[in-house]
Amino acid sequence: MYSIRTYNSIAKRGLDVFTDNYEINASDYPDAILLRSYNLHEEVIPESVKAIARAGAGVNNIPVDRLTEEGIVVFNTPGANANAVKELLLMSLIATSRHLVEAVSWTKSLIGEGENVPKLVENGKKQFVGTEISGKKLGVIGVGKVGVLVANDAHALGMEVMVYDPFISVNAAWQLSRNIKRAESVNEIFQSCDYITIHVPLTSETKGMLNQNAFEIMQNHVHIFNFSRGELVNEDDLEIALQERKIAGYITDFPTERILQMKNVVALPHLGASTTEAEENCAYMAANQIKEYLETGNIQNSVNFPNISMPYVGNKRLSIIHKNIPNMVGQITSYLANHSINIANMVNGSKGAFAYTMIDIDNGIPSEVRNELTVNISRINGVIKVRII
Ligand SMILES: NC(=O)c1ccc[n+]([C@@H]2O[C@H](COP(=O)([O-])OP(=O)(O)OC[C@H]3O[C@@H](n4cnc5c(N)ncnc54)[C@H](O)[C@@H]3O)[C@@H](O)[C@H]2O)c1
Ligand SMILES: O=C(O)CC[C@@H](O)C(=O)O
Repeated sequence: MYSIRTYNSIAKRGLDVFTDNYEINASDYPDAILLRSYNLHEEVIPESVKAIARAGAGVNNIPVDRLTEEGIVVFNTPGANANAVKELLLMSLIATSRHLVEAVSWTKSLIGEGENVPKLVENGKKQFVGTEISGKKLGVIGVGKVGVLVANDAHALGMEVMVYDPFISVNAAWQLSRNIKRAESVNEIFQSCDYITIHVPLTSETKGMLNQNAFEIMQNHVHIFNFSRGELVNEDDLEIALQERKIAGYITDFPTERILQMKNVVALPHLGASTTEAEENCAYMAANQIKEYLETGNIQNSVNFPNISMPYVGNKRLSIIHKNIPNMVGQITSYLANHSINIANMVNGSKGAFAYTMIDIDNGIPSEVRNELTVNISRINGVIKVRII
């Protein structure tokens, strides 16, 4: 029986993946954790945990480095909510250009004006004359799963689009419409765009990426959209840029008390991935990745260990997480050979300082070593976690 702990509201389609051999939130010693935005940084993670899956893209709420040292595999669900974010962004782009939020709220204020409403509407509408996005220039920073969709569809809506991503994947580059211009530096985006949207992960490198230096070189009256993470923007600098009307509007999915008090801010309650489709896609993908890892050792969409799969034929399988240092595989296979354990199949891969090896055992594990096998392999210097599946 495997035990899963969940945080946040996880779509039923994901929870339904865990059938017969699973219990959910029934044990203090879970095998895996499934969550969305819950902050795991302050949480004590039980030793029983082997995997943590984020039903979503960003993993900044998870202490990935610490978990990696402990041999816990962290997954996310690349692309599973990208369309939802793209639609919200495009909606916000148009809504901002047409002053939708202010106009709806003003119109609602006419309640009680009785038969004067139509006349007041016609007289009042001049306050909300907007602009069209067609022909305007959009800068997209970060061309991953969300950014590429935003760039292509904004172009389809008639915008001139420029993108910046020094680490763009081959897949994203293939997906990007050839009409989209690539910036050589992020400053090119800052200097030339009417609208700027940021779709990068929050890391120590990207934190505060939108700051005074960036705001200073932007076009006057630029609109900035942040549907990625609040900390990508320096709040002190943002406040000044908004006060000076350098930035005409800041549209964000990540309000703070201070941001809410700033003028010309439109703040949403982290709604980017809040569609039925995205919630289901993320939960289903995350749950399947956990299940596959627990039951077969195969790793797909991990952010801290290599993605490795080997067909699982039901033989005994050793799943070994270890450091990426010389002679790890040699020591493990020598140990097996010395104990007459025959290897049927094996796979190994690494990611940075860590590595993962799966070994399928041909003819069972001799009874005299069965009990000590995981303990003895764990004792090899550099081995972090061993399981027999
Ligand atoms: N509002 C929401 O509900 C919501 C939903 C999904 C994702 N997000 C956020 O949006 C982020 C992006 O999502 P995604 O699915 O596109 O992720 P992704 O990993 O597919 O894409 C991120 C892209 O950013 C690029 N990048 C990294 N550092 C960069 C830098 N310094 N300059 C330019 N580009 C850089 C990467 O190369 C990558 O292509 C997530 O990390 C998450 O924080 C928010
Ligand atoms: O779970 C959510 O609602 C948000 C997920 C989003 O922030 C992400 O990083 O994918």
